[in-house]
Amino acid sequence: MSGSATLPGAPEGAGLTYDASRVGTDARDWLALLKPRVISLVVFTGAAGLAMAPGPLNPLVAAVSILCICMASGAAGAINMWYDRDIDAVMKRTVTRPIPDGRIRPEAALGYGIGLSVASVILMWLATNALAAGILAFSIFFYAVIYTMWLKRSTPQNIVIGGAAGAFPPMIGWAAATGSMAVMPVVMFGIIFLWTPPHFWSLSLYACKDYGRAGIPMLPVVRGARHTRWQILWYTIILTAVSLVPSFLHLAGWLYTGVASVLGAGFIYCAIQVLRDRQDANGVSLTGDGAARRSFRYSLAYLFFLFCGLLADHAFIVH
Ligand code: HEM
Ligand SMILES: CC(C)=CCC/C(C)=C/CC/C(C)=C/COP(=O)(O)OP(=O)(O)O
Repeated sequence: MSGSATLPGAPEGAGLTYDASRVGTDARDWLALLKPRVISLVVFTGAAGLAMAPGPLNPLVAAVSILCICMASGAAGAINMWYDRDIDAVMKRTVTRPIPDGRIRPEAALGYGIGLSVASVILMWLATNALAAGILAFSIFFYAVIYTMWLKRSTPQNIVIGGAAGAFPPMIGWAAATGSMAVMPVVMFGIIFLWTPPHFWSLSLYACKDYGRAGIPMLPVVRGARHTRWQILWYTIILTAVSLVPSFLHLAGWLYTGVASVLGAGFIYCAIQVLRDRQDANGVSLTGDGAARRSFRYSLAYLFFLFCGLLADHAFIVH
């Protein structure tokens, strides 16, 4: 039996046809709604917050906290995919996602996202404390509502502000372990917050046509590629400076200082390569945006290894 549905607000031609006997039956589609590859790094930064916290860590509490961060960020991703189904249907990068491809019904994805959100916050509250559960709930709200429903479609500063959503996990981890807040997790928040613009703008340089077609005011669409390239460099320089704050505050030792300096220098080098890419008069790459792709990939490795450096320093170096 087949059914047909057109998404509310969808661009013309984005009507969906469902095969009712198969829709929602593939577990891989439900997993894809959670943006699992993005979650892996989000959860790692949350786990880093837990591990950096002082005092003995109950392994069960740690495991449940990580599970809750995983559920919450996946849930926020599912709500994001539900809301963005109209624009996902017109972008090459996202058109094969389960909702625009008609493999999962929008309302089922929304129910799934809300259900997982509520379950993650309640479980976090029961297993740890109200502070951790409160920040977790706020992160979901920030990503699903403030970023996705408001900022993403209304301002080119969308990810500068919206990036806060993805920066909370270290604070959530720390709060889950201690029930309180401190300077270290706030600095970790600041690092992810400043990392998000060069991370995303590198991608947006080579996904610019997609965003333009979908009418999303991402920076290269609104201010042009050349301006975006400069912004990537400035944010990367500020990020590198802020990544050294733990060293200046004596919260980290020589190992972290060395790792942060080398990684930061590498990121600045990538940003300079993005700036020097051969471009036309509008700053559009004449070389296929290889430098931007490398910078995006480097951003992922940067955050992972920076936090590895922090953890190793915390574990092995006497401060
Ligand atoms: C508002 C902030 C952010 C925006 C707008 C953003 C945007 C994006 C986009 C558009 C992609 C490509 C995804 C795809 O093609 O499916 C991506 C990939 C990725 N992002 Fe972000 N991101 C943000 C924050 C974060 C944060 C906080 C993390 C982790 C700490 C993160 C980790 C990743 C990872 C691991 C990938 C690669 C996924 C893959 O290999 O498919 N992002 N990001
Ligand atoms: C604990 C908690 C709730 C954390 C939230 C972490 C989180 C999911 C951060 C945002 C990551 C991300 C992929 C943003 C892209 O959204 P987009 O809509 O701009 O990208 P798209 O075009 O690929 O959908």
